Amino acid sequence: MASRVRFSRTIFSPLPSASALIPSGSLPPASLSLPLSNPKPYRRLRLPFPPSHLPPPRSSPAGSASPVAAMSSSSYDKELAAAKKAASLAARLCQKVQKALLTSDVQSKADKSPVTVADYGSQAIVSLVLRKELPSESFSLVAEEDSADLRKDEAQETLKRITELVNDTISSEYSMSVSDEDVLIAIDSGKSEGGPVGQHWVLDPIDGTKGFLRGDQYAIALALLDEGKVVLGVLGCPNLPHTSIANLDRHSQNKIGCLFYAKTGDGAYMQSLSDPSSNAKIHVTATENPADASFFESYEAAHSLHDLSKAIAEKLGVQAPPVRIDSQAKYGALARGDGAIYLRFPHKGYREKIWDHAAGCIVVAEAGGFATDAAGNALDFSKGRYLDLDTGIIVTNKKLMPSLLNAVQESIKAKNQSASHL
Ligand SMILES: Nc1ncnc2c1ncn2[C@@H]1O[C@H](COP(=O)(O)O)[C@@H](OP(=O)(O)O)[C@H]1O
Ligand SMILES: [Mg+2]
Repeated sequence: MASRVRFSRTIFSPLPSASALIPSGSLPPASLSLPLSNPKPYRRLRLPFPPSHLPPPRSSPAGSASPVAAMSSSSYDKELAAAKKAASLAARLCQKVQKALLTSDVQSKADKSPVTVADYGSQAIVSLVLRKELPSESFSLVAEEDSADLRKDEAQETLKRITELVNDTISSEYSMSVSDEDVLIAIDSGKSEGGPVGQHWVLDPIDGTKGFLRGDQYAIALALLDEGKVVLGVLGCPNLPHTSIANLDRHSQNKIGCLFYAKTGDGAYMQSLSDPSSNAKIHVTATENPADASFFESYEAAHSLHDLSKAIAEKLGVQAPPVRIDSQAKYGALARGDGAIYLRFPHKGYREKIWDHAAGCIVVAEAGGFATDAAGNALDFSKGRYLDLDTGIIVTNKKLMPSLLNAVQESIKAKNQSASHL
């Protein structure tokens, strides 16, 4: 029996259930919009977004050694500060929407995954805040959403609602206001292809959209690539309890809302989303014995082969049932030692995107863990928007990795053999 980690129904303020959602494509009645705070006398913001192309990324001098390896510990300080601010504000927007989750917030993308006002709003906020905080940098953003659906006539009410939400959220930090067009341009700044040269921000504005709609876990995941390597990452996890989810019953009244962050060579940290002064260094568990380990996997069976994870856990000698939660909150929870292993085996043919793992990977790595594919290769974020992987992703501490890798490879072999006998 899997242990399903579901927090919001008990410790979240009243939330309409996902089953109350009306069919996609419906538009929000204006009267259902979230209430906005009193507008300030805004200065109109003119953003330096080129609508149809991005400035060329900075590249390193030809022949120079890896810029990442050569960085001092103060490198990326201002980028990390900007990323934390961007993810925190985006999390605030998402929290507002999740609390007031309206049927009309659901749209449908061509791939049928639910996309919400919050996905678009979160992406717009991160893009706007990064540009505002790092104005002199060239800007490249690889992000999940684009504005194509929002530009359609039938989406204009939704777009207005997103713009209102964005303005309402950023007004706590900035005296500026953005227009619908600014929002569309900010969203579309995420069309970069990434790659091995220069710096690229990598964003999943709401990772775990299905969890978000269910009222469960989701994350705002933002990372920075420099010359193909992840150099910093931030994970906003608005519904994750401050203390371990391994002891959920004891802590069910606990506060929620965590911001994980890490920068290369500096360790990993967690702070409360609502109290930035509360930060603490985090570490993966030191568990060496699989019998003491527990493992995370996707809540959605469509995202990961639960049968294969079960076989691997049995082979390894893991006793505990799987902990199923949505999003990169799994990486955050593993980085602070709530569990020791994360197993992800998508169905055949699925291509993992870099924004689903970049921030989580550096948070875990800086906390002393390690993410590889099923063949034991480190994940390569330098190949564009996708990760080219062998079979799946496994994450654990360095002591457990060799035996985990062994159990993974034997279990995959056994699965393939039994499939070939059918
Ligand atoms: N068939 C599939 N197999 C594996 N991952 C999938 C998938 N369909 C969607 N996903 C990815 O799984 C992510 C959620 O991960 P998890 O299962 O850990 O919660 C989704 O992120 P989004 O919710 O941002 O679209 C999406 O990128
Ligand atoms: Mg995602």
